[in-house]
This record gives sequence, structure tokens and C-alpha cells, in this order.
Amino acid sequence: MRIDIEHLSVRIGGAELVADATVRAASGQVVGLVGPNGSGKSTLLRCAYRALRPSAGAVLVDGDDLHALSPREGARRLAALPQESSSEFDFTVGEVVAMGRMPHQSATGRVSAADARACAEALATVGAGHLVDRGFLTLSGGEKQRVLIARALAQQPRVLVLDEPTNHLDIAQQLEVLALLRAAPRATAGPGAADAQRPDAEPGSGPGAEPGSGPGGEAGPTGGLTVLTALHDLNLAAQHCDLLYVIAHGRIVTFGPPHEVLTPTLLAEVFQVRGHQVRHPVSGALQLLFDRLPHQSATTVPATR
Ligand SMILES: Nc1ncnc2c1ncn2[C@@H]1O[C@H](COP(=O)(O)OP(=O)(O)OP(=O)(O)O)[C@@H](O)[C@H]1O
Repeated sequence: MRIDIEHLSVRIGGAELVADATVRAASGQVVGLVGPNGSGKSTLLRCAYRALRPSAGAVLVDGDDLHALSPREGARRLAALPQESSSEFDFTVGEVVAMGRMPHQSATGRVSAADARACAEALATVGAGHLVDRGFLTLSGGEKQRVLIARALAQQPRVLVLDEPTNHLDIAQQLEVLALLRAAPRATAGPGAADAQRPDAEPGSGPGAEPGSGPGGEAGPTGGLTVLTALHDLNLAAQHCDLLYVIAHGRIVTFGPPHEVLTPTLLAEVFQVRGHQVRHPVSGALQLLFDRLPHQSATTVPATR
């Protein structure tokens, strides 16, 4: 199932927080949204999981306007992990994860064997099965984050929208969670899903290209978990995302495979750092090294609002 955020704008109190943003994730892709603080990532994602209604544009889930679907149908298709979602639930971990099953339950709210199985699997996936009887409030920040990811997985969505899922996680857990998100599409995808994750099978990309308009752009495989996630850590984004969209001042400035997007020029213009692309000495994966940009040579993306 794909998600297409089409020409989306958000205006609040006279300010345009997001302007004409188009972000597309084909079925089974892991798509990252990166940008500096205050660039509009959370605002865009809040529209993508229905917490905010856009002023213009649309969020399409498999071609249907998400904001026109019933809440139940929307929640069956799409789950979210908001940025500040560590709500103070006075429930056990098992009860918090079971909340993810609500879109699938009858009006009586009776917990079926399928519900129990989905919750147990979700907790096991994030390595938190042992926490099931703990009070949510007693967990560490990282444990809470993993439980909230489990709640989203228990919802068995086809599209997962996450805002900074690695918040509160130590480095091992950051790598674990992102590997998990990458593995999820392969675990649940239909035939051909693995192909869609190859860089050479990704949509047309780069500045000026229409997102999803290139070879393969409309050809995501059927089935599979589609992930759209905001990430601050550009190295994690580079290593775990098929495609990156870069947002600055509420506008998408470029998108494409990480190695094409995270160029020294873009890192200087958008993130105000001097960046170098290197390869991991063992894995060969793209790595970014940063240092401060000399102040006098800093260039900035023109403000759009
Ligand atoms: N309800 C609101 N009213 C007014 N301004 C808002 C509102 N929500 C967000 N903003 C502003 O919109 C801009 C974008 O905010 P947003 O939270 O989307 O950025 P972000 O890219 O997610 O930032 P960060 O990386 O710091 O989390 C910020 O300047 C923020 O102050």
C-alpha cells in the first residue's frame, strides 16, 4: 500500500508552515523525511496521520483521501508514532499495546485470539515481550518508545508514519529499531517487494523531478509495510531509507536515494554544516562526516515564509 502526500500546504495563523509539499512512498519502501529544526517535518507528518487537516493538498493512501476515510478505516490502513507520544498512560504495557487493536475490534471491544497474537508478536518484534506486565509509567524512555512502536505494529497497518522513532533510544536500540523498520516490509511484502527496495528500482528523483514519476514510481509491489519517517540523524537516514525527502522552510527542496541527496552542497545549504560522504570501512555503507561550516562561506536556502 502506498502513501502519496500531494501538494500539501499548512497555514496556521497567517504563517505557511508547509508549502506545496509532495512526498510519495511506494508500497514496501522506507522513505525518510529530513530537515533542520523547525523546517516542517512534524507538521507535514501530522497531516499524514490525520492529527492535522491540511489547508490545501491531500494525503492519499492507496489512492484514497485519508481525511475522507472513517477513523476506523484510516487506522486499519495507517498507524503513527508521533514525536511526543510518550503519553503518561497509567496502564500496563500489555494494555497499551492492545490499544493498537481497536480498529480491528467489534463494537463490544472483545479481545480475540488474533488480537492477542498480534500484540504478542508486536512486543516480541521490538524485543519487549518481557515488559508485558510492567506499568507503562515505570519504563525508561527507550522502553516506552519500543512499546509505542509495538502498539503501532499491533495495529497491523499497511503504512507506518513515524516522527523521530529513535528518540530516547541508545545507539544499539536506534540501529535495532531502524533495522526492524527496514525488515518489516520484507517480512510482510508480497512478491516483488524486495525488488522495490533496490535503489535502482526507486522513483525518479532529484531536484526538479516529479516525485514518483520516474521509472518504477507507480510500480510499487502490492502488499508490504510502507514506512514514512522523520529522522534527525542523517547517518541513520542514509543507511536505512530507500529514499530521502529534504524539507527546509516548509518546502521539499530535493528527494532521491540518500547518496544522491546528501551532497556536500545540500548539507551546507540546508543543514549549515560541512559534510563529507565516505564509505564504512567494513560494510561499505554510506557514512557522513560533519564539521562546522566556516561562517563566512555559509549559504542559506532562501526563506519561503
Ligand atoms: N500550531 C502551530 N502554530 C504556530 N506555529 C507552529 C505550529 N505548529 C508548528 N509551528 C511552527 O512551524 C514550524 C515547523 O514546525 P515543525 O514542528 O513541523 O518542525 P520540525 O521540522 O518537526 O522541527 P523539529 O526538528 O525541531 O522537531 C516551526 O517554526 C514551529 O514553531
